[in-house]
This record gives sequence, C-alpha cells and structure tokens, in this order.
Amino acid sequence: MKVTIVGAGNVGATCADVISYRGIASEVVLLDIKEGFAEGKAMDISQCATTTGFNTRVSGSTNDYSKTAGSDVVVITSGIPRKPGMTREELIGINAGIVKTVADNVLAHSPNAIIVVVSNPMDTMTYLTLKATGLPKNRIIGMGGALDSSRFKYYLSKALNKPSNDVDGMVIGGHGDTTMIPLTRLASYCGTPVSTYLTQEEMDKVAADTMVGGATLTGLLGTSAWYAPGASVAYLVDSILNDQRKMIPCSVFLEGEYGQEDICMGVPCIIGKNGIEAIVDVKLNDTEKAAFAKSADAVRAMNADLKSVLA
Ligand SMILES: NC(=O)C1=CN([C@@H]2O[C@H](COP(=O)(O)OP(=O)(O)OC[C@H]3O[C@@H](n4cnc5c(N)ncnc54)[C@H](O)[C@@H]3O)[C@@H](O)[C@H]2O)C=CC1
Ligand SMILES: O=C([O-])CC(=O)C(=O)O
Repeated sequence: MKVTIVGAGNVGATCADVISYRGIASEVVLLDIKEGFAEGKAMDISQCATTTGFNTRVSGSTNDYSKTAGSDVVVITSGIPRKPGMTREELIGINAGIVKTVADNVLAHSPNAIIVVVSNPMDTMTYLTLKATGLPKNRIIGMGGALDSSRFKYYLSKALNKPSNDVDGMVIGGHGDTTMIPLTRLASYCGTPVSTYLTQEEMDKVAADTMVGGATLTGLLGTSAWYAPGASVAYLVDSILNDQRKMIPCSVFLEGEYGQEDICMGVPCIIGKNGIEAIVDVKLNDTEKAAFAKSADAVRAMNADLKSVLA
C-alpha cells in the first residue's frame, strides 16, 4: 500500500516516520516544494530502518507529483502553521490556495486515493477539498478529532492520576480553540464514568485545557505541535489501509447528520478501506446539541471566506 504525504515539515515528516516505524504502509512518498527537503527527510527516516527494524520504502520528491502516482492514501499537511497568539483560522488566507492546488495535483496522479486533510483551519480545508475535487464524501477525511481526543485522554489521565490507556473519551465539533466539544459526560475510566472520580469543576477544567491544547503547545514551542498530530494521522491511515473500522472522530461532510448540512466538521466515524464507512449517530443531550450547533455556526462562517478560492 502506498501513502503520499504532501508537506514534509514537522507534521508530515513525523507522520511518515510513524507510518514507517509501525509498518503501516509498504511505501511512503514525501513531497514538498522546498528543494531537496522531502528527499532529505525521506533519507533520514530510511536510515532508521535497520535500527528500528522496518521495511517500508520511503522516498522524497521536490514538487514532482509523478512520484506520487497510484497512492492509496494522500495526506495533505502542506501550508503554514500558526505562531503563538494566533488562531488556526488566521491561516486560511495562505493555506486555502496551497491546499486547493495540492488537491488538484494529487488527484491527477492518484485518481482513486482517499485524501486526509490536516492543514489548518482543518474543517474549512476539508470542505474546500471536497468542493474543489468533487470527490464522494467517504474519500475526504479531515484529521482533528483523533488528535483532540488524544489530548482529552491525556488531560483526563492527569486529572485522574491514572494511565492514559485506561481512559476513553471523544472530542467532536470543529477543530478550533472555541469550537471543540469534549464529550465529558461520556468519558470513562476502565468502563466507569469519569464523573465517579472527578468533580464538575475538575471535568470542566479538563475540557477547557483540551480545547486550547494546540494553543498551549504553540505557546511553548513557538510553532504548532507535531508529534501527537503526526501520530494521529498515522493512526487514521492505519485504520484505512488495514480496514480496521475503528471509530474515530473525523471532519466529514454532513448531509443532515447531527442536524447540519453543507459543512465538514468532527463527528464519530467508522474508518475503513473506503475511508468514511459510516457516521455514527451518538445521542447528544440538549447542552451538547446546542454546543454542536454553535460550533457549526463558527465553522460555516469560516467556510464563507472560501468564495474567492472556489470561484
Ligand atoms: N489538523 C490538525 O490536527 C493539525 C494541523 N496542523 C496544520 O498542519 C500544517 C502543517 O504544519 P507543520 O508541519 O507544523 O508546518 P511546517 O511548516 O513544519 O511544514 C509545512 C510544509 O509544507 C510545505 N509546503 C508549503 N506549501 C507547499 C506546497 N504548495 N506544496 C508542497 N509543500 C508545501 C512547506 O515547505 C513545509 O515544509 C499547518 O497548517 C498546521 O496548522 C498541525 C497540527 C495538527
Ligand atoms: O494548534 C495548531 O495550530 C495545530 C493544530 O491544529 C493542533 O495541534 O491541534
């Protein structure tokens, strides 16, 4: 199975590294516009093969899409990341043009690929990719919920003082500092509700920390995060390529699901060999429904800025 990752920067290269290390794909192509950059990252990752023990073939390309031909999955991480103090939404001006051009180039060489959109503002870039390519909705997946949920579980595990892998939980809604919806009511520790162990105040703090998880890291690092984002993309790609049918919150085109239409945002999806195999209808309470509607209003307002790019 062949995976192309466009953008060999922090997130793209980390994703290539995890996919190779875990043997998720037999071939990974990294592509970037910076001369020699993707080739360098691919060579560096390839030189881990004997010490970490993988056989994935990793190669790089400077903007030559012919090398990406026949990819099963294409991940788009090209574009600029935010700096401390910025929101993801502020990246739309530069990233929309980049994502649209990349999506066109990718499809010309891999007409059957499933596209995973990572560049921010991710929900709007997912919507742009869907509208610009005209592909069926199952083949355009925005990655945000997998990462946000992993951060939610991290903060839950810290509050509970229990191992992360004993904790379960999910974040839906938009992938933005104010649009994410950590579903605290449904979060669990070893199959028991977290509300058994945490006060409402503690759960509210976990949710608030989760929502600004990306901004916190951007403040600490000077640019946005890459280890957990890259690993989250690899997790999603694994479920596609190996038809694992995992339930992962992803940004997907909604046509009435969760009360929304003509928008891409995060909802629980079954992810398998066809991309989005199904959208799972988790019953939300009235508060969660209201939060989802408010999140959709914000994502929709951002999508309106795409008019000139899509014209
Ligand atoms: N959806 C999510 O959960 C996450 C999204 N992101 C987003 O992913 C994007 C990438 O982040 P980083 O890897 O940290 O940035 P980065 O700056 O390290 O890497 C981006 C790469 O894209 C390349 N690039 C720019 N235009 C290109 C084009 N037209 N064709 C091919 N390559 C091109 C650049 O040369 C650069 O190497 C950002 O927009 C960031 O906000 C980052 C983390 C999580
Ligand atoms: O925070 C950012 O700008 C990058 C991102 O989407 C994340 O790490 O969640």
